[in-house]
Amino acid sequence: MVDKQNASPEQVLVCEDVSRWFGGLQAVKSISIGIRQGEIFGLVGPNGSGKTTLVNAITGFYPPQQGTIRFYGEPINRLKPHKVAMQGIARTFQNVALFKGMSVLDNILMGRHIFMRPSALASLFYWWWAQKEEIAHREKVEEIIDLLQLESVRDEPVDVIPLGMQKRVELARALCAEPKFLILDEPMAGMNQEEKEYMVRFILDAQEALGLTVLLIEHHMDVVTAICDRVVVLNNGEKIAEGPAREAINDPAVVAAYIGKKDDAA
Ligand SMILES: Nc1ncnc2c1ncn2[C@@H]1O[C@H](COP(=O)(O)OP(=O)(O)OP(=O)(O)O)[C@@H](O)[C@H]1O
Repeated sequence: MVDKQNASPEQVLVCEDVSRWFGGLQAVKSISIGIRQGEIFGLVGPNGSGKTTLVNAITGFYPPQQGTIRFYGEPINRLKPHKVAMQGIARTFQNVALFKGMSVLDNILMGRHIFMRPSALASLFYWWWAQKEEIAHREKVEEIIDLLQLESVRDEPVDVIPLGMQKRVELARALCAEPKFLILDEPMAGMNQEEKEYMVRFILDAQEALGLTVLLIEHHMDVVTAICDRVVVLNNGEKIAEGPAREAINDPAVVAAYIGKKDDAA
C-alpha cells in the first residue's frame, strides 16, 4: 500500500504531463490533472477525445510513454494493472464486462480476487485458514449487496438481469476491492432515465458510505452537472477546459468541440 504520509493533503491522484501514443496517433497529449480527496471529478469530451485512454494510463492497462502519475504522492505509472488495483484504485468498464453464466453473487465475489492467495494448494492444506478467509470475503460482499440493493437478484445468472442492474453489479464488484479511488467509465451508458437516477443515487451512497474519491467518465451532461465537483474536458487528446462542472461544460471551446463532432458526423 502507498504511504499516505507522503501525500499532498489535497490531491489524491495527480497526472503530470501525461501522453500516450498508439503508433502515430497521439491519443492523450500532455495532460495534467489533480483530483482531490473525496471529490467526484468528471472527465468529459466528445467520442475519441482520449478519456478511456487516460483512464487506461492511470490503471496500468496502457501505461503512458511520457509523464508521471502519482497516487497519494507515489508514482504508479510503471505498475502493472493488478499492482495499481492493490494500491486502492478500482474501475468499471465502458462495456459491461461481467462473467456470463455466473451468478450475480459470484461475479461480485470476483472483486475480492486481489486479496486472495495465489496458491490453491496452500488453501487446500491450510483449509481452516482458507475457510476463515472465505467468510471474511463473503461478509464484505454481503455488505456491498446490501448497500447497492442487489439482494433480490443475488442468485440470478448475471446475463438474465436488466442492463441497469448489470451495471450495478459491476459497481458492486469494483467496491468489493475496497478501493480508495473509484473510476467509473460511462456507468450510465444505455440506461433509461429511471435507471440513470438509481445509478446516480447508488454512486452517491457508495461515495459517502465508503469515503471514496471518484473519477467519472460520463456523456450525460445532466448527470455531470448534478454530481461532479469539478470537470476536465478533453478534445482530440488535449485538455480544453477545467473547472466547476457547469462552467467547464459551457466554455465556448467545449461547445465548439461538441458542435464540431456533430458536424463531422453529419
Ligand atoms: N488500443 C488502441 N489502439 C489504437 N488506437 C486506439 C486504442 N485505444 C484508443 N485508440 C484511439 O485513441 C483515440 C482516443 O480514444 P479513447 O477511447 O481514449 O476516446 P474516448 O474519449 O474514451 O472515446 P469514447 O467517448 O468514444 O469512449 C481514438 O482515436 C481511438 O481510436
